[in-house]
Amino acid sequence: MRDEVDLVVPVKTLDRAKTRLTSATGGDPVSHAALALALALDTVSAAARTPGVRRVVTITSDPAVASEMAALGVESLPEPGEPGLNAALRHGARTLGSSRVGALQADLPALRPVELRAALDAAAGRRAFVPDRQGTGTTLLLAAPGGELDPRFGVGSAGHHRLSGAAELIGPWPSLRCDVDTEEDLRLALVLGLGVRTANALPAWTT
Ligand SMILES: Nc1nc2c(ncn2[C@@H]2O[C@H](COP(=O)(O)OP(=O)(O)OP(=O)(O)O)[C@@H](O)[C@H]2O)c(=O)[nH]1
Ligand SMILES: C=C(OP(=O)(O)O)C(=O)O
Repeated sequence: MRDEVDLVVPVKTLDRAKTRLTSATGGDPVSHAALALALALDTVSAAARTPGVRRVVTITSDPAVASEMAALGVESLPEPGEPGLNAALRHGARTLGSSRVGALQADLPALRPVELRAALDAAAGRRAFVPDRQGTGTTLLLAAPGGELDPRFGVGSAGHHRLSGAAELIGPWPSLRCDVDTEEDLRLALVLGLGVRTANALPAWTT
Protein backbone atom coordinates (compact mmCIF):
# COMPACT_ATOMS: atom_id res chain seq x y z
CA MET A 1 0.00 0.00 0.00
CA ARG A 2 1.09 3.57 -0.70
CA ASP A 3 2.47 5.72 2.13
CA GLU A 4 -0.12 8.26 3.10
CA VAL A 5 0.69 11.90 3.70
CA ASP A 6 -1.08 14.83 5.35
CA LEU A 7 -0.47 18.23 3.77
CA VAL A 8 -0.35 21.63 5.44
CA VAL A 9 -1.12 24.58 3.13
CA PRO A 10 -0.35 28.10 4.40
CA VAL A 11 -2.62 30.93 3.25
CA LYS A 12 -2.04 34.58 4.18
CA THR A 13 -4.97 36.89 4.84
CA LEU A 14 -6.33 37.82 1.41
CA ASP A 15 -5.71 41.55 1.86
CA ARG A 16 -1.96 40.85 2.30
CA ALA A 17 -1.58 37.94 -0.13
CA LYS A 18 0.03 37.90 -3.58
CA THR A 19 1.27 41.48 -3.59
CA ARG A 20 3.44 40.79 -6.66
CA LEU A 21 0.24 40.00 -8.56
CA THR A 22 -1.43 43.31 -7.68
CA SER A 23 -0.86 44.78 -11.14
CA ALA A 24 -2.55 41.75 -12.72
CA THR A 25 -5.90 42.77 -11.26
CA GLY A 26 -5.52 46.46 -12.06
CA GLY A 27 -5.22 47.47 -8.41
CA ASP A 28 -8.83 46.52 -7.61
CA PRO A 29 -8.72 44.98 -4.10
CA VAL A 30 -11.91 42.94 -4.53
CA SER A 31 -10.70 41.27 -7.75
CA HIS A 32 -7.29 40.77 -6.19
CA ALA A 33 -8.69 39.01 -3.11
CA ALA A 34 -10.92 36.87 -5.36
CA LEU A 35 -7.90 35.81 -7.44
CA ALA A 36 -5.75 35.06 -4.37
CA LEU A 37 -8.58 32.96 -2.89
CA ALA A 38 -9.15 31.12 -6.19
CA LEU A 39 -5.45 30.19 -6.43
CA ALA A 40 -5.59 28.65 -2.95
CA LEU A 41 -8.91 26.85 -3.53
CA ASP A 42 -7.72 25.26 -6.79
CA THR A 43 -4.46 24.17 -5.15
CA VAL A 44 -6.19 22.63 -2.16
CA SER A 45 -8.87 20.99 -4.29
CA ALA A 46 -6.24 19.26 -6.47
CA ALA A 47 -4.20 18.21 -3.41
CA ALA A 48 -7.27 16.74 -1.73
CA ARG A 49 -8.04 14.69 -4.88
CA THR A 50 -4.54 13.18 -4.96
CA PRO A 51 -4.41 9.45 -4.17
CA GLY A 52 -2.57 8.85 -0.90
CA VAL A 53 -3.15 12.38 0.41
CA ARG A 54 -5.11 11.57 3.54
CA ARG A 55 -5.78 15.03 4.83
CA VAL A 56 -5.25 18.64 3.71
CA VAL A 57 -5.33 21.41 6.30
CA THR A 58 -4.83 25.11 5.70
CA ILE A 59 -3.16 27.47 8.18
CA THR A 60 -4.79 30.85 7.99
CA SER A 61 -6.04 33.68 10.14
CA ASP A 62 -8.49 34.82 7.44
CA PRO A 63 -12.08 33.77 8.27
CA ALA A 64 -13.14 34.13 4.61
CA VAL A 65 -10.44 31.65 3.57
CA ALA A 66 -11.38 29.24 6.38
CA SER A 67 -15.04 29.38 5.42
CA GLU A 68 -14.39 28.76 1.70
CA MET A 69 -12.06 25.88 2.60
CA ALA A 70 -14.72 24.39 4.87
CA ALA A 71 -17.12 24.42 1.91
CA LEU A 72 -14.60 22.18 0.14
CA GLY A 73 -14.47 19.92 3.20
CA VAL A 74 -11.03 21.20 4.18
CA GLU A 75 -10.24 22.12 7.78
CA SER A 76 -8.28 25.25 8.73
CA LEU A 77 -6.08 25.89 11.73
CA PRO A 78 -5.41 29.39 13.05
CA GLU A 79 -1.89 30.87 12.90
CA PRO A 80 0.26 30.30 15.98
CA GLY A 81 1.34 33.21 18.21
CA GLU A 82 4.78 33.24 16.56
CA PRO A 83 4.56 35.16 13.24
CA GLY A 84 5.83 34.01 9.85
CA LEU A 85 5.42 31.30 7.28
CA ASN A 86 7.80 28.74 8.79
CA ALA A 87 6.31 29.14 12.27
CA ALA A 88 2.84 28.58 10.76
CA LEU A 89 4.03 25.42 9.02
CA ARG A 90 5.79 24.03 12.11
CA HIS A 91 2.65 24.68 14.12
CA GLY A 92 0.45 22.97 11.51
CA ALA A 93 2.73 19.95 11.21
CA ARG A 94 2.93 19.47 14.99
CA THR A 95 -0.79 19.96 15.48
CA LEU A 96 -1.60 17.31 12.89
CA GLY A 97 0.83 14.84 14.47
CA SER A 98 0.73 12.82 11.23
CA SER A 99 2.85 9.79 10.50
CA ARG A 100 4.03 11.71 7.43
CA VAL A 101 3.51 15.41 6.79
CA GLY A 102 4.25 17.83 3.97
CA ALA A 103 3.93 21.54 3.24
CA LEU A 104 2.41 22.62 -0.07
CA GLN A 105 2.38 26.22 -1.28
CA ALA A 106 -1.09 27.67 -1.89
CA ASP A 107 -0.40 29.23 -5.28
CA LEU A 108 -0.39 26.24 -7.65
CA PRO A 109 -3.61 26.78 -9.64
CA ALA A 110 -2.70 24.37 -12.45
CA LEU A 111 -1.80 21.55 -10.05
CA ARG A 112 -2.63 18.08 -11.37
CA PRO A 113 -3.09 15.27 -8.83
CA VAL A 114 -1.12 12.84 -11.02
CA GLU A 115 1.95 15.10 -10.85
CA LEU A 116 1.70 15.59 -7.09
CA ARG A 117 1.35 11.82 -6.69
CA ALA A 118 4.45 11.24 -8.84
CA ALA A 119 6.47 13.64 -6.68
CA LEU A 120 5.29 11.93 -3.48
CA ASP A 121 6.40 8.60 -4.93
CA ALA A 122 9.77 10.03 -6.01
CA ALA A 123 10.48 11.07 -2.41
CA ALA A 124 10.64 7.36 -1.58
CA GLY A 125 10.49 7.84 2.18
CA ARG A 126 13.06 10.65 2.33
CA ARG A 127 12.70 14.23 3.59
CA ALA A 128 12.50 15.92 0.20
CA PHE A 129 11.51 19.09 -1.64
CA VAL A 130 10.35 20.17 -5.09
CA PRO A 131 11.85 23.47 -6.33
CA ASP A 132 9.70 25.94 -8.23
CA ARG A 133 10.22 26.26 -11.99
CA GLN A 134 12.91 28.95 -11.52
CA GLY A 135 14.77 26.59 -9.16
CA THR A 136 15.02 29.14 -6.34
CA GLY A 137 11.81 28.67 -4.36
CA THR A 138 10.07 25.57 -3.03
CA THR A 139 6.57 24.36 -3.85
CA LEU A 140 6.48 21.14 -1.81
CA LEU A 141 8.45 20.02 1.24
CA LEU A 142 7.93 16.53 2.63
CA ALA A 143 9.07 15.20 5.98
CA ALA A 144 10.38 11.66 6.19
CA PRO A 145 7.86 9.28 7.79
CA GLY A 146 7.87 10.06 11.52
CA GLY A 147 10.36 12.91 10.94
CA GLU A 148 10.28 16.66 11.41
CA LEU A 149 9.25 18.93 8.53
CA ASP A 150 11.93 21.54 9.40
CA PRO A 151 10.58 24.14 6.93
CA ARG A 152 12.93 26.82 5.58
CA PHE A 153 10.62 28.70 3.23
CA GLY A 154 11.37 32.26 2.17
CA VAL A 155 13.74 33.87 -0.35
CA GLY A 156 16.06 31.21 -1.81
CA SER A 157 14.29 28.39 0.01
CA ALA A 158 15.35 25.72 -2.50
CA GLY A 159 18.98 26.33 -1.53
CA HIS A 160 18.08 26.32 2.17
CA HIS A 161 16.16 23.05 1.88
CA ARG A 162 19.03 21.50 -0.09
CA LEU A 163 21.57 22.60 2.53
CA SER A 164 19.37 21.21 5.30
CA GLY A 165 19.78 17.77 3.72
CA ALA A 166 16.42 17.40 1.98
CA ALA A 167 16.51 15.44 -1.28
CA GLU A 168 15.81 17.61 -4.32
CA LEU A 169 13.08 16.21 -6.54
CA ILE A 170 12.96 17.38 -10.14
CA GLY A 171 10.61 15.55 -12.45
CA PRO A 172 8.19 16.18 -15.31
CA TRP A 173 5.75 17.97 -13.04
CA PRO A 174 5.24 21.45 -14.53
CA SER A 175 1.95 21.98 -12.70
CA LEU A 176 3.60 21.30 -9.34
CA ARG A 177 6.52 23.61 -10.10
CA CYS A 178 4.49 26.53 -11.47
CA ASP A 179 3.79 28.67 -8.41
CA VAL A 180 2.06 31.91 -9.34
CA ASP A 181 3.81 34.97 -7.94
CA THR A 182 3.75 37.27 -10.99
CA GLU A 183 1.73 37.97 -14.14
CA GLU A 184 4.26 35.92 -16.11
CA ASP A 185 3.64 32.93 -13.82
CA LEU A 186 -0.10 33.38 -14.26
CA ARG A 187 0.26 33.34 -18.05
CA LEU A 188 2.25 30.11 -17.84
CA ALA A 189 -0.26 28.48 -15.49
CA LEU A 190 -3.00 29.46 -17.96
CA VAL A 191 -1.16 27.54 -20.69
CA LEU A 192 -0.73 24.51 -18.41
CA GLY A 193 -4.46 24.51 -17.63
CA LEU A 194 -5.91 26.40 -14.69
CA GLY A 195 -8.30 25.06 -12.11
CA VAL A 196 -11.88 26.23 -12.61
CA ARG A 197 -11.93 28.76 -9.77
CA THR A 198 -8.83 30.58 -10.98
CA ALA A 199 -10.09 30.46 -14.56
CA ASN A 200 -13.27 32.21 -13.38
CA ALA A 201 -11.34 34.82 -11.39
CA LEU A 202 -8.91 35.75 -14.17
CA PRO A 203 -8.30 39.41 -14.93
CA ALA A 204 -9.65 40.80 -18.22
CA TRP A 205 -6.23 40.86 -19.96
CA THR A 206 -6.17 37.08 -20.15
CA THR A 207 -9.40 36.78 -22.13
N1 LIG B 1 -0.44 31.20 7.14
C1 LIG B 1 0.54 31.93 6.58
N2 LIG B 1 0.80 31.78 5.27
C2 LIG B 1 1.79 32.53 4.73
C3 LIG B 1 2.55 33.45 5.48
N3 LIG B 1 3.46 34.03 4.66
C4 LIG B 1 3.26 33.49 3.44
N4 LIG B 1 2.24 32.60 3.47
C5 LIG B 1 1.74 31.76 2.38
O1 LIG B 1 2.85 31.05 1.87
C6 LIG B 1 2.75 30.88 0.47
C7 LIG B 1 4.03 31.37 -0.19
O2 LIG B 1 4.16 32.74 -0.06
P1 LIG B 1 4.42 33.65 -1.33
O3 LIG B 1 4.57 32.85 -2.57
O4 LIG B 1 5.50 34.60 -0.99
O5 LIG B 1 2.99 34.38 -1.46
P2 LIG B 1 2.58 35.78 -0.94
O6 LIG B 1 3.35 36.14 0.29
O7 LIG B 1 1.11 35.77 -0.85
O8 LIG B 1 3.01 36.70 -2.18
P3 LIG B 1 3.80 38.10 -2.20
O9 LIG B 1 3.02 39.07 -1.40
O10 LIG B 1 3.83 38.48 -3.65
O11 LIG B 1 5.16 37.81 -1.63
C8 LIG B 1 1.50 31.60 0.05
O12 LIG B 1 0.50 30.61 -0.06
C9 LIG B 1 1.20 32.55 1.21
O13 LIG B 1 -0.19 32.76 1.36
C10 LIG B 1 2.25 33.58 6.89
O14 LIG B 1 2.85 34.36 7.62
N5 LIG B 1 1.24 32.80 7.37
C1 LIG C 1 8.07 31.52 0.15
C2 LIG C 1 8.37 30.97 -1.00
O1 LIG C 1 7.67 31.28 -2.12
P1 LIG C 1 8.10 32.34 -3.23
O2 LIG C 1 9.56 32.17 -3.44
O3 LIG C 1 7.25 31.92 -4.34
O4 LIG C 1 7.74 33.66 -2.61
C3 LIG C 1 9.39 29.91 -1.13
O5 LIG C 1 9.53 29.37 -2.24
O6 LIG C 1 10.02 29.59 -0.14
